[in-house]
Amino acid sequence: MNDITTTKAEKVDTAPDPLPVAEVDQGRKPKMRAQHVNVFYGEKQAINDVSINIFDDKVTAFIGPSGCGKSTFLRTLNRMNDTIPSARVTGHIELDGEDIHAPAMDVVQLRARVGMVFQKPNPFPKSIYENIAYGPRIHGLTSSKSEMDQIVESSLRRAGLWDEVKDRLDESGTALSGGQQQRLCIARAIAVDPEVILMDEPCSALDPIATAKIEELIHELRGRYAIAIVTHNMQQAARVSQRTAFFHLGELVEYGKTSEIFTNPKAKRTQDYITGRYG
Ligand SMILES: Nc1ncnc2c1ncn2[C@@H]1O[C@H](COP(=O)(O)OP(=O)(O)OP(=O)(O)O)[C@@H](O)[C@H]1O
Repeated sequence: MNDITTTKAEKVDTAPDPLPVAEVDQGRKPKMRAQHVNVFYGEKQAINDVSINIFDDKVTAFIGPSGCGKSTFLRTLNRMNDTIPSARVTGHIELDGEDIHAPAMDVVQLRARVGMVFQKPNPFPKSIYENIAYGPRIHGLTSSKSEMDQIVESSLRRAGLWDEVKDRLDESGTALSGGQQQRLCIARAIAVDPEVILMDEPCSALDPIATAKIEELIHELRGRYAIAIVTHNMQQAARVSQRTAFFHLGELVEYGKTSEIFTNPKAKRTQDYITGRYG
């Protein structure tokens, strides 16, 4: 767990150019690389020239005040903004060196490789089993019922839900508690064998106990997947992430090791935000 401590009082007034990689990650091969990304909703620009690299075995938190563009930017990473008619994205984004906007990129495949978990748990109105089996089936990942059973079990185990649901796989996913539903949605994302998991405020609809379980799960999943999480909650960012990106007014102001962002931020805007002066 990282501590949030008060930062130094005096900071330079202007933000430095944010580095696309935290200094400590220089030279590492990123899982995802975003370069000069802009997002517009109609005429309005919501993301302004954001460059950032995201790494395997790290949780990267996107923080910043409401409306700063955290969710919009997260959605660029698996082209979810394509589903919003007024949204237009420019710039370059790669997954393992592949351009995610290339004509040859299959967007359904991309969204399996870069899975997403939303703010409000959104299980399908189907059985717990079917919630998990649906993705592997449409992606042709299994050829037999026993293989599918294995995927369902291993996904639920990895999401920390198996013991709670193994005797009621035929019950509706929507009958679970909110926290269980969110872990079901994480299991559903895991079932198609993703490389990156995007989480958009995954705990904001959950109580503290369910939130603690999801945070624990994020810790366990990080060894296997690159994870990017949007959160309003700075304590949560400090607890779950190793890298933090601070957004303000559509810009990436600062990106670095979580411990440094929270204890010794370089930009005054970051300092003002983490000390609660706005947001
Ligand atoms: N579908 C949309 N159509 C038009 N404008 C949008 C849409 N989604 C977001 N915006 C605008 O884009 C800007 C960034 O919004 P976004 O939701 O990405 O910010 P955020 O930092 O995630 O905010 P919050 O923490 O409140 O969820 C805001 O001004 C918002 O009003």
